[in-house]
Amino acid sequence: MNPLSEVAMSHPILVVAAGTAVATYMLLSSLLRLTQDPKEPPLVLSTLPFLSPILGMVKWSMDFYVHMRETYPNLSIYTLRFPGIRIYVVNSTALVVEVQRKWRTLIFPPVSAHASEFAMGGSKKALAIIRADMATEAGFMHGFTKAIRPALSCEPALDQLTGNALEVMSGSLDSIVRDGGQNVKLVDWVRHNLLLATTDSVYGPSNPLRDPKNETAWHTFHPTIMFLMLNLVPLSVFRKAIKARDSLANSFHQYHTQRQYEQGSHYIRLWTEYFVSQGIPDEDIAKFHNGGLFALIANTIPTAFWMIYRVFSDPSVVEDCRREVLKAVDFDEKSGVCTINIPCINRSTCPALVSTFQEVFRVHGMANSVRLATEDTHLDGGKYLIKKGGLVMLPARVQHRLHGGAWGPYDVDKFVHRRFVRNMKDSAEPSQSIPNPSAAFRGFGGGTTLCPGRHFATTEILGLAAMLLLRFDLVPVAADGGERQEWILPPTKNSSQAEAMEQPDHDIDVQLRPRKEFAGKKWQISFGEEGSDGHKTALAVEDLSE
Ligand code: HEM
Repeated sequence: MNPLSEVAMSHPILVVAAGTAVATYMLLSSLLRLTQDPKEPPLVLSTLPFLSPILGMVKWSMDFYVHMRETYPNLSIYTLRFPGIRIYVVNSTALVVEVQRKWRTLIFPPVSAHASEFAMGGSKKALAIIRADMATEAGFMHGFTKAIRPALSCEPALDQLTGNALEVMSGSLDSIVRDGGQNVKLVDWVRHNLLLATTDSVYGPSNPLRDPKNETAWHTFHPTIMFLMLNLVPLSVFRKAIKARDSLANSFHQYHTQRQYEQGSHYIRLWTEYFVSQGIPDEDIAKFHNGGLFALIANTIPTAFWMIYRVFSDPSVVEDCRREVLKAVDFDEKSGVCTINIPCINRSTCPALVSTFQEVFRVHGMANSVRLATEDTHLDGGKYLIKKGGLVMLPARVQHRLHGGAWGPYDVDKFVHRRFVRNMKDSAEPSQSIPNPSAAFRGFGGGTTLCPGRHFATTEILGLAAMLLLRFDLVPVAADGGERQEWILPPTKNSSQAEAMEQPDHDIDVQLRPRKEFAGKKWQISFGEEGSDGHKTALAVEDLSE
């Protein structure tokens, strides 16, 4: 008897298992081949049918799509096959633009509806309203962004929204100056202060997030959103987070039914009026406030953190940006009042500051825009077939690391704070050609789902950075507040992929030291003359080409 037969005789279970594995493999390989249309984008990671892409995602996590682009540099789009779903991942910028143009068949609303169901816990009635029409302008989701847009992009509502948030922020800075400085955990400090400033401005005097119980509830619920969206394990696993979510919704229920939003911003009034006008029940409006809160702060907070980190961790960036923001300050000798003119925090007065902000998005942005194909759709002049039911993925990190063209002559793997400066006259560096405005910049997504809150978030974060530059030095310290330390870039590998911005894995200790230059001065914020054009700093190509 040969050795193989001997093993077979002594381990029959092993033989059956191996046979089953081979048969399963052959069956799945054939299934993959037979159900893959030759016109679909090239199939990759098919060694273990339906399993290799999952293993790749687990191994590479948020770097998965960048790794795939580096592995297959010549593919402008490719197919990944998972059990029950295919994902078409776009590498080429031209195809990103085309996918965005085909918004009638490659649609976003199912993604929002999915979040409303699984993460926010919407009722059947509310979900039926949201899902009734997800493809046309008349549908719920398209109507929603249209309804809120005036408050987020037009004057005076937008300036009021940003101005109120910056006033709250300025108040927090005043109290640090009064105390002669403060040692803070920077991530926590940004998280707490930006949450309060943003929500005070949006929700008004009855802001539910002023109650520390609700802030804690948010921080308990928020990290589970991605897992709830995946819907892979029973809800009972997230009992604590669901309890926190529901308790927060209870507070929003009171806010809503007592009509406290009437004292809030124009934005939250439009937001509420829209949900009411569509027949969404009060209990669901309260739940969807949790989703609204996610949109408001989930990305603004880490973006503000990276902006502060990237400005203050490099003395040359501090010097460059501080010189610029000083030009935005009016100082009244008589009253001792310093006024920050927010409309001057723009690309022409503060080019290095705005460029640093844009570079923060390029380097730390990680939006994965997803679209669902509602019918077979062709891309690239019919070259590629996107099958009905497939998902199309537009990963920002892939675009943000493309070599050549979009990002100018600098190394794409480096953070270069002046990368987006158009006029290099003030710079000590040799004049360089600068990146062209490009659809490759996906910090705020693009196309019909371009983030409607981008102007609010941009002005709020640039205003905060300007206030810090003018009033404080930031010095990294040891956890016990002791001796000065080096700035250490926090890793981000635990970032939730539900968010559009990397999140630092750990906090850093920093001392906020009031600057002597403006000791004893009072600070105020100004948006210039009423009726002015208002303040918007354009980053997205859609705004630049307006
Ligand atoms: C730095 C802060 C922010 C970042 C990085 C950010 C990023 C994004 C991105 C990437 C998208 C597109 C999603 C896609 O196409 O798949 C988006 C959509 C959206 N954002 Fe933001 N956002 C920010 C702040 C805000 C704020 C402050 C608000 C609200 C005032 C907001 C409200 C929304 C809404 C409602 C959508 C969905 C648009 C639609 O369904 O068409 N965002 N955001």
